[in-house]
Amino acid sequence: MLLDIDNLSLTITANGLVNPILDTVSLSVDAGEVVGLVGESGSGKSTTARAVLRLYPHTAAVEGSITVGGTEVLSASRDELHRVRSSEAAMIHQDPRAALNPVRRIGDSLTERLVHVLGVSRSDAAAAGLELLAAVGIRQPEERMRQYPHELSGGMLQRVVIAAALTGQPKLLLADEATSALDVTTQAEVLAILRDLQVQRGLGVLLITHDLHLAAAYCDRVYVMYRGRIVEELRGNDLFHGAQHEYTRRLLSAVPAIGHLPNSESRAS
Ligand SMILES: Nc1ncnc2c1ncn2[C@@H]1O[C@H](COP(=O)(O)OP(=O)(O)OP(=O)(O)O)[C@@H](O)[C@H]1O
Repeated sequence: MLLDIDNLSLTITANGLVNPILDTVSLSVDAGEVVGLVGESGSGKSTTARAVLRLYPHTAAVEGSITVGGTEVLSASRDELHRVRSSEAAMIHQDPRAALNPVRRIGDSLTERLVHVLGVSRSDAAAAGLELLAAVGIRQPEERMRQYPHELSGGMLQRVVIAAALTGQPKLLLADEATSALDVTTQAEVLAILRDLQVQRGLGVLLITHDLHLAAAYCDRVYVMYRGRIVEELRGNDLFHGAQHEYTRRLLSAVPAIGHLPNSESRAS
C-alpha cells in the first residue's frame, strides 16, 4: 500500500484546552488509485492530509501510524522525513497564488526543489521544468518560465503548482481542494490533466473535496469524514445510492441535484 493511515488520533492543545481533532482515522491509498476524502468543513480532512507530511503544530499530540511507501512518518528520522516530503509525497492546495512566491519567476519556483532540495544542476532543472510545464498542458513553456505569477491565469497557475509538485517525482499526491477556486471549465481542464498524469505515472491521489459529484465521478473509493472520524467508505460509483451512514445521507441530501435547483420564482415566493 502506498499510503496507509492506521488508527490516527490527533489532539491540539490551545490556551490550555486539549482539542480532539482526529479520532482513530484509518484510510489507505494504493498506487494508481484516486481516493476521495469528503465531509463538512472542520471535519478534519486537511489535518489528515497534512499529518501525512508530519505537518501539524508543535502542541499536537499524535497516536497511531502513517506509512508512505513503507516509511513510518510519525517516527521518521529527519532524513527519512526529508525523503518523504521531497520525493515520495507532494501536496497541492486550493490557492495557487498562495503557493507561488509573487516576486519570483515561474521558472525559479518550478526548479527550486530540484536545485536546492534534490541537488540537480540549474540547466538540468530548467530542462526538467520545461518538460513538466509541457506535461501539464502549458504552451510556450520557455516564455512562461520567465513570467511572474500575476501574468498567468488561475488555471494556468494551478497547472504550474501541479508541475512543481511533480518535480520530485512523488508517488503520492495530496490534493486539498486543489480545483475548488477555479471556474467550472478550468476545473474540468485541470482535473483532466491531473487524471492523465495520475494514469501515466501510476500516482496514488488523495483528493479532498467538498464536491460530492466530483468525488463520485472522479474517485475509485471515497471516505466520508465526520467530526474527526471516518464514518463510511464507499466506491465512488456507489456514493450517491449506496450510503449507509446517517451522516453520509444527510451530506448527500444537502447536495442540489442537477435539475432540482430552486429557480428565481420559487426563491422569490
Ligand atoms: N493549528 C490548529 N490549531 C487549533 N485547531 C486547529 C488547527 N488546525 C485545525 N484545527 C481545527 O481542527 C478541525 C479540523 O480542521 P481541518 O482544517 O482539518 O478541517 P477540514 O475538514 O479540512 O475543513 P475545511 O473543509 O473547511 O478545510 C477544525 O475544528 C479546526 O478548527
